Amino acid sequence: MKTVLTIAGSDCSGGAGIQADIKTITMHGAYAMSAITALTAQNTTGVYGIFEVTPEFLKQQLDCIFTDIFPDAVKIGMVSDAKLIHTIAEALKQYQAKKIVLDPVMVSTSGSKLLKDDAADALVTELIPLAGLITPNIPEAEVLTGIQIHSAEDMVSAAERLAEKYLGAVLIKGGHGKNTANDLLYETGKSSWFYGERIDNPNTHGTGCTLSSAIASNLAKGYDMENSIRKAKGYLTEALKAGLDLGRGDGPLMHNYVLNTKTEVSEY
Ligand SMILES: Nc1ncnc2c1ncn2[C@@H]1O[C@H](COP(=O)(O)OP(=O)(O)OP(=O)(O)O)[C@@H](O)[C@H]1O
Ligand SMILES: Cc1ncc(COP(=O)(O)O)c(N)n1
Repeated sequence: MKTVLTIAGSDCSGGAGIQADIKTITMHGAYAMSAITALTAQNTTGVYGIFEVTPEFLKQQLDCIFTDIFPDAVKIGMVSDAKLIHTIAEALKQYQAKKIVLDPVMVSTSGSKLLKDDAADALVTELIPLAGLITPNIPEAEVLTGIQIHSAEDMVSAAERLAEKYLGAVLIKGGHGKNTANDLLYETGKSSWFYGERIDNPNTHGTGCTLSSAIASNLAKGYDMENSIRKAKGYLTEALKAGLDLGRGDGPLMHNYVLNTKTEVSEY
């Protein structure tokens, strides 16, 4: 069985973060492990509290994982503090972790800041260079590049700007667009679009977490980058299309929709 580690924050309401990642990895037939960076008190209406672990305790979790069940791929999500970012970067180098997918989580769908102001630099200088793929959404790509994104061409310019300073692949997610859900992959000087059907469903809590952990699961299973993203986007679209409607705000996805439709995950 392939193994995937998620390093992220816990979402007690189950829609994003560690909980979304574990559901996604499990539905992909891989074995999920987690190193928790923070507990969040949140639900579909907002984030009401963040309780970070200490760098020492995060390191202890990473040591336990890497010295016992080595992950075939790693997904990194919310890490709000510079010291925690540093701890993760050192551990990933120490253990020579492979297939690292980094979702540079900055702000939640509900509008709460999930990255401290002084931690953005550490994310850029310490963690992004270790990733094989980074998956910023449009606002995150704007922060990382200083380019305002209003069109598909702007997405390409932003991806090119990121590729000037960073060797890995870049996936700019287009979920924040109005009528489309097209994501742009920029890898070794070449861009490719993943065209997605825009689903009329406001329940998008955890889409970014789900997409990145689905990509990490597919990479762990041996698919190349392009196929890993294509399959992950297929999974995400179906989980959104299933139309789960929980909570009073922007609700979570139906990660286990395959159990209803009896479709095999390997068919995405
Ligand atoms: N309404 C939608 N219909 C179809 N696909 C969508 C929709 N909204 C988002 N997506 C897709 O979901 C994935 C995540 O994109 P998005 O831009 O929402 O990321 P994000 O903002 O990081 O997610 P999160 O909600 O976790 O913060 C992308 O593949 C995007 O195209
Ligand atoms: C622990 C955690 N990680 C990530 C997100 C971002 O997801 P979203 O933008 O869908 O709220 C979140 N809300 N909570």
